[in-house]
Amino acid sequence: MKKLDLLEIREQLDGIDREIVVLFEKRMRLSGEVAEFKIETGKPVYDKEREMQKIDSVTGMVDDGFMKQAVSELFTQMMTISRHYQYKLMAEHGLKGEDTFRPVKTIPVTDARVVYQGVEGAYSHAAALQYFGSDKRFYHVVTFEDAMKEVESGRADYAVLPIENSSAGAVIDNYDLLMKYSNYIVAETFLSVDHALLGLPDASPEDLRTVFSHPQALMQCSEFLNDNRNWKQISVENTAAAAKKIIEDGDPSQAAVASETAARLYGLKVLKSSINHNKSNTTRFIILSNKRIYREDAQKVSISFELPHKSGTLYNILSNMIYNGISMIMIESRPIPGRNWEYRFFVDMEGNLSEPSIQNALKGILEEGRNMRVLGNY
Ligand SMILES: O=C(O)C(=O)C[C@]1(C(=O)O)C=C[C@@H](O)C=C1
Repeated sequence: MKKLDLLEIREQLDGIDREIVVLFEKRMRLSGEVAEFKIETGKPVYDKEREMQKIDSVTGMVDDGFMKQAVSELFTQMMTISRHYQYKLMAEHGLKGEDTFRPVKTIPVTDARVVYQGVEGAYSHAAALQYFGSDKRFYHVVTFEDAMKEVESGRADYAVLPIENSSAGAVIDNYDLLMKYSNYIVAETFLSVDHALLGLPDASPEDLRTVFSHPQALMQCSEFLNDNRNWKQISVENTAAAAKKIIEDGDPSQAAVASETAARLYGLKVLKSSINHNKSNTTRFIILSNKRIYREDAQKVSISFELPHKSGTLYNILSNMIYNGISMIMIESRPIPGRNWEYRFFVDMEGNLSEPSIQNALKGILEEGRNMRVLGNY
């Protein structure tokens, strides 16, 4: 192709693009008029039926398979942008997506009753002490679910639950519990976790046959433990329970993976310090309350939603964040019980519930996804 031809074609493209922009602007103005109608009548922004008809009709105008796909993508994008514009107009009219959370200056902790899972000396206990300080009323329960029940019923003001570890990833059971109970995340605290190998005062590493701990702790120390293949690894409900078991059983062939605090608490010997392979091993704990409150200066919004098992649905939902300039910091998916191959997504994004961009994004996700819940702003 000659240089001159290229310039000519580009000139023609420029002319077409100018026309597209003019038409696009006209289309967006009409979309704004639809928004006014929807504000007056209370109709939702997202009209799935209408969008499907639109895609059918515009793809019907072209013959080629590639062009059908291209036209479908183009109009899906245009209608997505059109919806975001409508959400923006609605927010300006004061129709907010999520306004049932109450902002507070600080999370009230005076006389707080705080529940954690496990026993004294467990990492959850350490996280609770780290966040609340030692002068609060702490108590412990056997399972994470028990802790959720204590908060939902109001017997405890707050629960402290691990949600993510920097080397082993999400604590998935607790994501499922967030769905099952009406508790909200009001804060988080990061605990640096350093595991030790603990045995009876007269134990020595050569005699060890069995190691007990929480499955996450065993995973976090897998490089060290797998170098000692003759040790049987057994999971128990938490690291401090493992330490307690060693002292109660009195068997020098048994060891626990737990904190050095647990060693002091239960009178065990540290056979080896810091056996976790990731030396900056950190666990993120969430603080839960049954009140829908958030700190005025909160910076992270956690939500969950479900999507139909269809191509492009996650892409479209996430566009609610992209078009509102919101940065997503975490995404996890969990199977929906009883609905094979359908998933619930957990997303953390930067922002505060009082910001219009967050309100727009939430309104879009609420309308376009299924069962959206705001889990907290902290
Ligand atoms: O027809 C509507 O109800 C509109 O709001 C317009 C429009 C579009 O841009 O075409 C936008 C959002 C709806 O989901 C469907 C279509």
